[in-house]
Parts: sequence; C-alpha cells; structure tokens
Amino acid sequence: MAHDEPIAAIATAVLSKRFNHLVALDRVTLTVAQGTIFGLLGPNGAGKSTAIKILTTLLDASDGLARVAGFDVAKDPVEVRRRIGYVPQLLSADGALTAIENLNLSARLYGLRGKTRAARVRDALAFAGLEDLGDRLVRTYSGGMIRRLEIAQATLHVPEVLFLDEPTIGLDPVARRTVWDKLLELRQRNGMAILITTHDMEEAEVLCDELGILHQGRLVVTGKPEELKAGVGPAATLEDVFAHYSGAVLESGGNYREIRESRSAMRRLG
Ligand SMILES: Nc1ncnc2c1ncn2[C@@H]1O[C@H](COP(=O)(O)OP(=O)(O)OP(=O)(O)O)[C@@H](O)[C@H]1O
Repeated sequence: MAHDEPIAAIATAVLSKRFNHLVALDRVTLTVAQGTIFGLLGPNGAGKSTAIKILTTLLDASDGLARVAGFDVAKDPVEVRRRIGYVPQLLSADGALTAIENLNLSARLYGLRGKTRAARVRDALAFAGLEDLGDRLVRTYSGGMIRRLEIAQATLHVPEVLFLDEPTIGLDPVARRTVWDKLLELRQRNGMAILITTHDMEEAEVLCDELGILHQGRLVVTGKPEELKAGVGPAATLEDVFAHYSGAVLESGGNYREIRESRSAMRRLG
C-alpha cells in the first residue's frame, strides 16, 4: 500500500461476531473511504446493528479486525471514540431537558470547554434549525426535530466518521428529507464519512454513495446503487437488488416492529 494513500474511514477484515451458537456477523470485509455515505442494508437480524456496535466500540468482535479513522477498535477504543459520532436506533435525546441542555451535556461528555463549547453549542443549534426553540423541553418537539438535535449532539466534536442506526425510521417524508439534507451538509462541510443502516430503499438510493447488503451475517454485495441495479438486470430497482441478494421482500415503509419500537420511545419522551 502506498504511504500517501488516505486512511480509510472504516476498514474491516473477516470481522465476525458470535452470540453463543448464533453467527451474527460472518467474516465481513469492508472498506469505506473518507467522505462516503455508506448504506448498510439487510433484512431483520442480518447483523446491521451488531456491525455498528462493533465499529463504535460498544461490542467486542469474536474474530477479525476493524479499524475506524485509522485506529483499531479493539486495541485503541478511546482513539476511535474521539473520532466518531453515533446516533443509536432508539431516541437518545433527553425529553426532560431543553435542546440547549442536551447539547451542553454532550459537549461536556466530549470534553469541550469554555468559549469553544459555547460556540459549538450555538452552531449545533443553528445546524439543527432549532435556534428559536433551544429553551423548550425536547419532549415538546416533533420526531424530526428530535432527530436533527440528536445528529447535532453526535457531531458537536466534529467526528471523522458518523454512525446512524435507522436515522429516519418513523419520520414523515418532509422530516426524512430534512435529515438527509443535514447528513449531506455534514459530508460536504467536513468531509465526514457516514455509515447508516436502513430498510428504506429511497433513502439508500437518494442519500447513499455506496451500499452493502448483509444477509445472515454475510456481506453479500457492495457497490454504488447504479452498479448494483445494473448487476441484477436492465430495469432492476433497488427493491429487486435487495430481494435478489437477501431473498427478502420489504414491506412498504420498512419494518413494522421497529417502527412500533421507535414510536413507543417517542411516546416515552412525550
Ligand atoms: N446481545 C445479543 N445476544 C444474542 N443474540 C443477539 C444479540 N444481539 C443481536 N443478536 C442476534 O444477532 C443477530 C443479528 O442482530 P442485529 O440486531 O445485528 O440485526 P439487524 O440487522 O440490526 O436487525 P434489525 O434490522 O432487526 O435491527 C440476530 O439474530 C439477533 O437476534
């Protein structure tokens, strides 16, 4: 490998995870370049969340290697954590606090202080489009506003790689599009690499530069949306690609169990 080759945002080699006898991730080898928005697709139980948890240092792999922003997740987890942001599947903002309080809390956790902290919180509030609502309790926000706040919280320290687990599940089409715009803005402004999991084929097509399909823990294909479609057939849609590689057909709107879970989390906040 040439010395001046840029460090990959994410690089895994034969990464595996077993839960007792269940193989949740099976020898996954993947590279995501800096500045790429990568969409990880796959039916329920395919291993998407497990992959994100290993890459964000929340879970140990059973075998194989994973490097994020150039650091080994097993050997240098603290260095990895400094360089990543993570928006989990269930809501993470605190509904009993205001947006400004939530942002200040995250900023403290990232070790930001004084004027830098105040400036970052101000910028983050503007980024989330919540300047006029920063003093309101988050439980009064819509789902889209909460998601924008969570993305702002997860990027206060300007990470090199941002992970989002089903970022737009349960959002209406307008709110969903606003979240896409925010992610595109982060990529454009900071060259951030972004890895999302999704069941939403429109999201995969419109937002993602590259896709990977996980099926029973195995990464069965990766490529740009256009390449994947062309590989399946002349008039193939991404739904066809998904069905071809995973044998699964998506119900419209994605997975219902998850939508129910995210809605019940929103109810808890409200
Ligand atoms: N802590 C755990 N203990 C045992 N099994 C687990 C654990 N976490 C995940 N699994 C199993 O590992 C497999 C992969 O789960 P994972 O949550 O990564 O899938 P996913 O692709 O994210 O699915 P979904 O789309 O439903 O979120 C599933 O069979 C799941 O039941």
